Amino acid sequence: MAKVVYMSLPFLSELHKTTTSSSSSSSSKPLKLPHRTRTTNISISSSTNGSANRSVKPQKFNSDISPHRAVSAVRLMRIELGGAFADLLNEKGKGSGENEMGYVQRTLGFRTRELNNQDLRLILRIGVFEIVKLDMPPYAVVDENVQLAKAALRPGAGNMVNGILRKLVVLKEKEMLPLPKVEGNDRSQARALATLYSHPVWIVRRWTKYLGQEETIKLMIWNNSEPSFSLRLVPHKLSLHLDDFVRIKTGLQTIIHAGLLKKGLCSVQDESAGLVVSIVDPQPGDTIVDCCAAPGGKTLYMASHLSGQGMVYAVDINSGRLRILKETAKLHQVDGVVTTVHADLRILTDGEPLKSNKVLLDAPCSGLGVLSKRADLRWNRDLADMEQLKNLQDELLDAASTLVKPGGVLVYSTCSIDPEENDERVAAFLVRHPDFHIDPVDRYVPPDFVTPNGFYFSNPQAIPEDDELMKLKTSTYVTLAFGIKVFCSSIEVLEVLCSAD
Ligand SMILES: C[S@@+](CC[C@H](N)C(=O)[O-])C[C@H]1O[C@@H](n2cnc3c(N)ncnc32)[C@H](O)[C@@H]1O
Repeated sequence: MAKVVYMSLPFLSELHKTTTSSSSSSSSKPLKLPHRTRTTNISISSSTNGSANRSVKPQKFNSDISPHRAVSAVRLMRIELGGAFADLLNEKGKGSGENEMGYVQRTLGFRTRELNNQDLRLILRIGVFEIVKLDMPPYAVVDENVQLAKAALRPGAGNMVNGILRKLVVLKEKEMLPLPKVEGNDRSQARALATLYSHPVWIVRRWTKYLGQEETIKLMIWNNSEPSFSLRLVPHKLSLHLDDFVRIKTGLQTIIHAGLLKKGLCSVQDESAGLVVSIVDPQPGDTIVDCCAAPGGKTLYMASHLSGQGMVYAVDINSGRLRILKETAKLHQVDGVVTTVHADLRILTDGEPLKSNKVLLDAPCSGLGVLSKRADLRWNRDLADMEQLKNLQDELLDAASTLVKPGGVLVYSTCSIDPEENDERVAAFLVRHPDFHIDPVDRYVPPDFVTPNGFYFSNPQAIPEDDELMKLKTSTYVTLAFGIKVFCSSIEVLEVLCSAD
């Protein structure tokens, strides 16, 4: 919220002048706005004499004024008149953040102090910014700011806001905004630039002196652009294997409570799952089929590698899990490169399926490699399950193989450490599909993870005590891909890369 409003006051003054100077003409009558049916419930006792000790009445609910507008008004007052730091206004415990509406009530409703013409200017600035910079529907903006001025100040203030903003709307529609011209002596030019780029005149003059006008303008444009932020993480270690993952030992709860997961800035994912994606090796422009995709950990990580070009087709039989994938894709801003397909892979591949160079089958499995994470799983599995799962894995492998273009790859992964779900399934597959062969994964993952037959296998038991990877089991990981992904503990993944000739 550091950039609250970019328009500066001289611009408003010009408008004010044009409005007031023409106020004697009939054209400047209070704006007749398209009228909405509503009930005004404001019950502030109003005073026009500037007296500081007004009667204080609680506000009733006011449906005329959008919360964001009321909040903006109060924030501007706090920043400009109360010396509040704009970037702290969202912090909890500073009397703001969650309590923002409380502030609005106290300031606009209970009137902790007399609102005056300075406040009127702030309300105008909100309106000007919304009309000129945000291109919001002008009449709604005028209407609501008029209501805000009436409620927060006095009924007459509404007329003034109405006149000025209305004039602004007309000028904008005619592309005749009274923008100052950069001409005349140094001081006039600085004043014009200060207005155009919303910086104080003294700063413009100072920078012009040291940097020249061109650089000063660039700097002001930069100052007004959306900033990017860096995060200084809590104590963490960089992943040894993935550039966009970091591990944290503490702070996960904070991240969760801060809402970063919900906002799509973070997601929890195992580093070992990330390495499966490294083997698929998604590149911009790729078309990838993720055969058993939900809830989407790998789909979304692959999608984040596409830089907006290409497509990941995310197939899954479970519509609920697929819905989660779809929503998360939006949150992660990769929904443009993710297409969900609700289907049984075995049926989908009947007929003329979509073919791709990169197909991932992250198969349903016993989960015997992730028992440390799923305490109940060991009690919910029995030997009979293994037989069923093996059959399903064979059927899914057969189905997935029909999606692979000649020369493409089929990546098979599970989170089981059981050879029958891994090596044996691959061996059986190769017997049924002699046109496929094993393509070793050593160019995609560190050597520690490559088995003698070229498979990827992440097995914490095999890692020496002093190796950082041992900590995978108990640590938490964070990646910075499109935001942050958070990873909890490790899984063991057997990975086989097959390629069709
Ligand atoms: C191990 S999970 C996939 C995890 C996912 N790849 C990820 O990284 O988040 C296996 C998925 O296979 C799906 N599945 C099971 N049988 C299927 C079938 N016949 N066709 C398509 N999907 C199936 C399940 O619904 C489940 O979501």
